[in-house]
Amino acid sequence: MGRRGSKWLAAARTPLGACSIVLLTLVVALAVLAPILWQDRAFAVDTDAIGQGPSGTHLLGTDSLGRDILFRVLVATRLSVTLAVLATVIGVTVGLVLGALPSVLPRAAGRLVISVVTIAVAFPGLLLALFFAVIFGVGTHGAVLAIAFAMAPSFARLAQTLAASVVGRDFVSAAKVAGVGRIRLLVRHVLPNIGEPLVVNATIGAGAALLAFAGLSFLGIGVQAPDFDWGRLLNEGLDGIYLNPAAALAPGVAVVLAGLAFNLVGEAVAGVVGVRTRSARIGRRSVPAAGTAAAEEHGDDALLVVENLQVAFPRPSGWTVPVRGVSFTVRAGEAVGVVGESGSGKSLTGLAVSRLVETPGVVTADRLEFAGTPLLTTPERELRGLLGTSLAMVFQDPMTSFNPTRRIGRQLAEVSEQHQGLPRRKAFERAVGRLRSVRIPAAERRARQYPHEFSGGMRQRAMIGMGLMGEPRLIIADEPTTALDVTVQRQLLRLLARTRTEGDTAILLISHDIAVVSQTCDRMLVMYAGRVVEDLLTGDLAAGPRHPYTRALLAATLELDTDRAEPLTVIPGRPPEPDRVPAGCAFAARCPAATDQCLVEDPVLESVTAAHRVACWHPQEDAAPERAREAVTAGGAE
Ligand SMILES: Nc1ncnc2c1ncn2[C@@H]1O[C@H](COP(=O)(O)OP(=O)(O)OP(=O)(O)O)[C@@H](O)[C@H]1O
Repeated sequence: MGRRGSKWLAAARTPLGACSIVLLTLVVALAVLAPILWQDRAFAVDTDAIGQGPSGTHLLGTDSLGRDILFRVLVATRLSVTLAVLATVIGVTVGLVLGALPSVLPRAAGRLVISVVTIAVAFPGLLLALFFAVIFGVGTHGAVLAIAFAMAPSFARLAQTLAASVVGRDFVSAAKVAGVGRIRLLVRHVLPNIGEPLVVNATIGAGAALLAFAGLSFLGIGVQAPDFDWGRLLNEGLDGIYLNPAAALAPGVAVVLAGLAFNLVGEAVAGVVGVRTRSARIGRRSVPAAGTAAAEEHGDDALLVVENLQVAFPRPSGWTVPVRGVSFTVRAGEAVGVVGESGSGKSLTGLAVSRLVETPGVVTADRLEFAGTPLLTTPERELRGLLGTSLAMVFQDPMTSFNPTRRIGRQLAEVSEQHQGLPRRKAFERAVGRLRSVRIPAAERRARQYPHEFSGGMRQRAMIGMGLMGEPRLIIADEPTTALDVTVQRQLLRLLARTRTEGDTAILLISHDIAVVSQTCDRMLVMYAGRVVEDLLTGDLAAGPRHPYTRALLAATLELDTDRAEPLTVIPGRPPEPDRVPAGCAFAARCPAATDQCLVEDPVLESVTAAHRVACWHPQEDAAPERAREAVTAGGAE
């Protein structure tokens, strides 16, 4: 607050800030006071002083009825400014509604709104204003509506663009997983985060509205006699411009100064707040076949069943398929890790399970079931309750995981208000309890703080606390420790492990760090180029993984511990891009054991023992090197 306050103060001291404050104060003061002080003089007809030039009695001369032009210009401030502000408020509101509609409406209707807005934005504002002025009729009301509707499309576009940038952030995804409905999502999470730039642009828009209003009145389709605004005075003054130029110049100068006041204030506010002037839906569409994986046997206690999962995105040249037929099962209370290099499709697999893959992404699977419910065919409304209480997501970046404009406690409480129907107070108490259970000190006080007042590690723990507001049966944690230092990392992993044992909660831990996964999970899925290439118990790591890629990953984790005199073990080459996956085994180009067969035939994930599957033509038989075993077994999480 202090820092923010001093920022405003510093901005007010700049030439731009000072000018804008002086001008705006002048305009507002005139709008309030001028009609009270000079109404009579502005309307006083003097037939003895018709069409006079500037004089001691009439500083800017008189009009065709002998009325004092200076007082008329001053008194007109109120009507001119009020109408411009009114038009702006209506325009911004309509724009916001149009901008927000696409995220609330069904997809086809949303696209229609976006197209209409895009077409409307292409027309010049004044042309639209004239068009609407004809529709709404001549007069003040018509002009206000005309200008408002002419402004609306550009605000709609701005709101759509800003909302799209917020919708992609983790806290919105977290709220979606928590089952928050679309309208609430919009009002609570999206709008508060796009408020500042909208206000800045609205202020600047008010300046433009003022100018547009003067234009309409000048053309005779705005304010009608006996009322008058600056545009109307300009029109009247123009008749006698050769006799008394001040009669036309004065209202013109007033429009410029007031317009400047709005624009400068907008610019100054933009300088302080730093402004530079779709919902998840999984459809079944045909995507190119990308191979299959051997179906698994699923026990009765299977909580999450994934069979031949594919995630595809359209590209101008065809489909790119970053997840190409992934199959696995997570049993109740089991901790499963997903490891692999960057881009191997780990996060997309997690997002597909929680139904957070954004359009135009397409998710397909032979089976994708959570707690016995098919995730692809059950309507979103029905799923919301199940996912909201039984599934929790913990994202990588603890800064973007919470809505910065809302207190932590309230964000946690929202889950219980939504799903358990708890009253506000009770939900808040539960939130405090959950914060306590994830070891947030002084939980009661902390619950009333904003996310920026928490440390990174505390935010991650609070995120887990948010997941625990329901009764989660599965927590999907996507690189939850990447942004944290080693000590906090350890605490967080311990917390996840404790949560799992206390609540019999299953965990799907996505990480690029094989050591973290081996210390926290029972089982590990190794992903490469959108496929699971090995599925093994972490306990079997010491005995030696079978796939050359898993072995190479394991060896690469040693780099930090190795004797610097020894050459580093790195995996030569890079994984292929999703749209350039070669025929045969995707790892073949980097594999020391590759043969001709690997270059043409893609190996299927097959069981080597009951709890071990591998996709390789030449699975390795020997034990892992001693040092590799040490790396994955040293320092358990508990
Ligand atoms: N919305 C998207 N549109 C197109 N391609 C995408 C999209 N999201 C992800 N991808 C691509 O899918 C591939 C896998 O992405 P994913 O985020 O699942 O990788 P990851 O294994 O989690 O990597 P990291 O560890 O870097 O997060 C990447 O090549 C990525 O570029």
